[in-house]
Amino acid sequence: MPNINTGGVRAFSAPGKALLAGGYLVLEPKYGSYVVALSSRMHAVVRRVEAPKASPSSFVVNVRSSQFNGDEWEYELEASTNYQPIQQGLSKNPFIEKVLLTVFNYFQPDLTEQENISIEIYSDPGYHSQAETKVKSNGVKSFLFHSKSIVDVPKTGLGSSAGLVTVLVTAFISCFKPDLDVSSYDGMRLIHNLAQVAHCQAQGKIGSGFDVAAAVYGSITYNRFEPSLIEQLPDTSSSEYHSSLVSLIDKTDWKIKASRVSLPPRLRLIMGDVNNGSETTKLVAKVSEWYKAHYPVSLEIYNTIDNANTRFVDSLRELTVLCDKDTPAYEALIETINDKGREVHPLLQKIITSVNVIRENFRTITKQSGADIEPEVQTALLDAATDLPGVLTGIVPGAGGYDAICLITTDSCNIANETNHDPAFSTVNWLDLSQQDLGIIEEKPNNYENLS
Ligand SMILES: Nc1ncnc2c1ncn2[C@@H]1O[C@H](COP(=O)(O)OP(=O)(O)O)[C@@H](O)[C@H]1O
Ligand SMILES: C[C@@](O)(CCOP(=O)(O)OP(=O)(O)O)CC(=O)O
Repeated sequence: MPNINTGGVRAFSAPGKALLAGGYLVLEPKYGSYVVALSSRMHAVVRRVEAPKASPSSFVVNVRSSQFNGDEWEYELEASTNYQPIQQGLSKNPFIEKVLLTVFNYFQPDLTEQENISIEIYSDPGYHSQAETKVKSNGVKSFLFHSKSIVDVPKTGLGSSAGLVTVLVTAFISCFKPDLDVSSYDGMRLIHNLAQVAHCQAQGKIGSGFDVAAAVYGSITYNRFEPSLIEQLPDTSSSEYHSSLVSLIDKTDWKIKASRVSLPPRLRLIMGDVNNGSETTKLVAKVSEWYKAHYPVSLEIYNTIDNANTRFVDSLRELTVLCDKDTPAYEALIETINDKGREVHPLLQKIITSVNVIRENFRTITKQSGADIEPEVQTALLDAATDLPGVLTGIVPGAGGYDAICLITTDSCNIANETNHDPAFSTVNWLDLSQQDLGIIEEKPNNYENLS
């Protein structure tokens, strides 16, 4: 979509994610994964501010997240210090800082000629706990306003930082490259590469990047880049930083694979929030220890999971093909999910068995590694959920743990009604979310005005 620039103001949004297949394996470039982009989005509205400058060379970026008790971050930047953001005031936000550092070093703008930049962030309800919130709406968009700062509000694990980094990177690119088209291949590639660098720098580690990839490209099958691409960047204060960064962003083949996917028609993704406090880093460390200690059996287990992941993704694709070719047969197949007594179609059986193989092997890793990927409470929840009419299959998303469960259901399944009076589900909070195809999109800035 072309630029929807209203009086110099532009707005963008990027989705949250759930990793349905490929947890842990996706850390290695050779293994594919299946990432679903979610309808919970992070938004940024960016404008130039004509406020008088303290001096011709002073340049200020102000980022507000009013939803979180009026959170606000301000930075001064200078070209002479490689655009190291100087935090004004007490609030720290490493994600905003590293986005500034990365995007400004990439563009090397002449700040004496630039007006200050101001950004307002909005986040959809799915990312955070909804306790103690007030809704503000303008009839087009609604957001929850919290009584606490961002750092004190519990997360649900949909990837708020990847969404934040992606929309912020996009917002700043739009300032220095006004012809940015976020639906173009080149636009997405630039956003993706800059966002991966900034996100890794802010996290102080190089994860697989599937969350940033989904925020940019939407629902995808994804293979990661080699971590060495980012590791080999020189220190950000070095005189070579700009040229190395430009070469990495524009002239290097990252060899990622990101192909758009979509859940088959009439199937939905349901996320159930169970608990907070996932410790992905600790889980990853334990699994990596286990992998080394149990090699080569661990490799066999990974390959078995990978085969099952591929079968899972293939059968979802085959379902979409069947729907296109023979809609009545497809409708009948969907009804067999709603009516658990009926015979299961081989394609559905393929999905169910592949997910069972994935779960079984992650339970083996759970036992041997001490990393609670699918702990017993989650097994009980998933087994109970997959017995319900309308539920095709279910899995612990991402790194697993006690955080959440993910179900694939038919569009007529009302999971909240099904589980309402069942004590087995008393710990589950069903999130109001759906799968989305698109990643980063441009929004109309006036859709964010007059929230009350
Ligand atoms: N709406 C927001 N406004 C400002 N910063 C945010 C927002 N959402 C997330 N962040 C930043 O991202 C951090 C959370 O990132 P992280 O711990 O990686 O969680 P997640 O798994 O949700 O990405 C917050 O502490 C904050 O710095
Ligand atoms: C283990 C992983 O493969 C997947 C983790 O997925 P989550 O969705 O659990 O991630 P966080 O939002 O970072 O906690 C690690 C990775 O791919 O980086």
